[in-house]
Amino acid sequence: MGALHAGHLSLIRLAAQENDQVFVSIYVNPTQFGLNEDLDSYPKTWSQDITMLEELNGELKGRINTIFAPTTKTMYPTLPPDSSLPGTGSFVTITPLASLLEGKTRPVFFRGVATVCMKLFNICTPERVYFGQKDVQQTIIIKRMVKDFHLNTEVRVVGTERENDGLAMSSRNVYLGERRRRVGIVLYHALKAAEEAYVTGGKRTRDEILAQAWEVTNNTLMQQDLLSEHERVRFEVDYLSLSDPETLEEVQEVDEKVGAVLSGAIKMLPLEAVQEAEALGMGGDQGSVRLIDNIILRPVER
Ligand SMILES: Nc1ncnc2c1ncn2[C@@H]1O[C@H](COP(=O)(O)OP(=O)(O)OP(=O)(O)O)[C@@H](O)[C@H]1O
Ligand SMILES: CC(C)(CO)[C@@H](O)C(=O)[O-]
Ligand code: BAL
Repeated sequence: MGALHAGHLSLIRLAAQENDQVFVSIYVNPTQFGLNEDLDSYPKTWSQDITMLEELNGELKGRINTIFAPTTKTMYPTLPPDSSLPGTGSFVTITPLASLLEGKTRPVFFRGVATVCMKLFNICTPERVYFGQKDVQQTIIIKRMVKDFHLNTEVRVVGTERENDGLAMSSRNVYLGERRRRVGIVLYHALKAAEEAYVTGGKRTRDEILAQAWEVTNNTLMQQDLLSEHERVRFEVDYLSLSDPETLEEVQEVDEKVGAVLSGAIKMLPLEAVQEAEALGMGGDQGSVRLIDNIILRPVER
């Protein structure tokens, strides 16, 4: 969707290692944004994106063959894109996967994603498609779509690129000013604490693993509560989940042979009061920002 960062570039780099020609799509797909989401304000950095791609293409010896940046009329030729429910138009729906986790808060999101990816795959007929681990539910849904619709492509998943402190890179991070950016790392810390309970603590039950994550988010919320409104950051935990890697159904106990997906989403709330000369994000930190992240708990080799 453009507003490129190092996460996107890592997808292109792997694609260039594994293929002779790489086709990059840049399209902010309206049908995956709910009616109250940030379609209109979604960051657009077209000329910077092109500069980044040109530089990368030098490094990749010209393997980027095409940048495909279609108009909405091209992508939705018959009816204008519709983000309402039930909505009118031709849609791809993958149930129940699309209504779990992210889908609970964003009910049209995966319908829009599956629909636009089906269109992109049909237009480009790629041998392989590259998706980021950061959007883990998206990778699982696209794999399911490829399997169930017998699409002739291989889905490749590329690890999450992170900032130095561990925050998952995302185009939406530009909405975070310095204060919310600093506290936004809480989600990664929570997931790491839960991962540690599984990997080094040998814990296997949902309660034992997720309790570690909740402790991190609850402690951070309590610390922030002690601060004044000029200093604090408020956030809400949308979910912390321990789920099956294929169905994304919540699990009570991790099957060591299968592993699990630890994932979470938090909503960073608008700043209540801004300090003089405070470094603010795009939109002045006046809107809520949803952050997601995940860690895969790998099966245990015995
Ligand atoms: N930090 C990251 N590491 C690896 N892949 C990523 C990362 N961020 C995004 N991607 C992948 O890049 C592709 C395009 O993503 P998209 O354009 O939505 O960017 P984004 O930064 O995830 O934006 P958003 O903030 O809207 O989630 C997706 O497959 C996504 O999973
Ligand atoms: C897969 C995708 C390109 C569909 O618009 C989008 O959801 C994204 O960038 O993750
Ligand atoms: N990378 C996911 C795109 C979205 O959140 O709309």
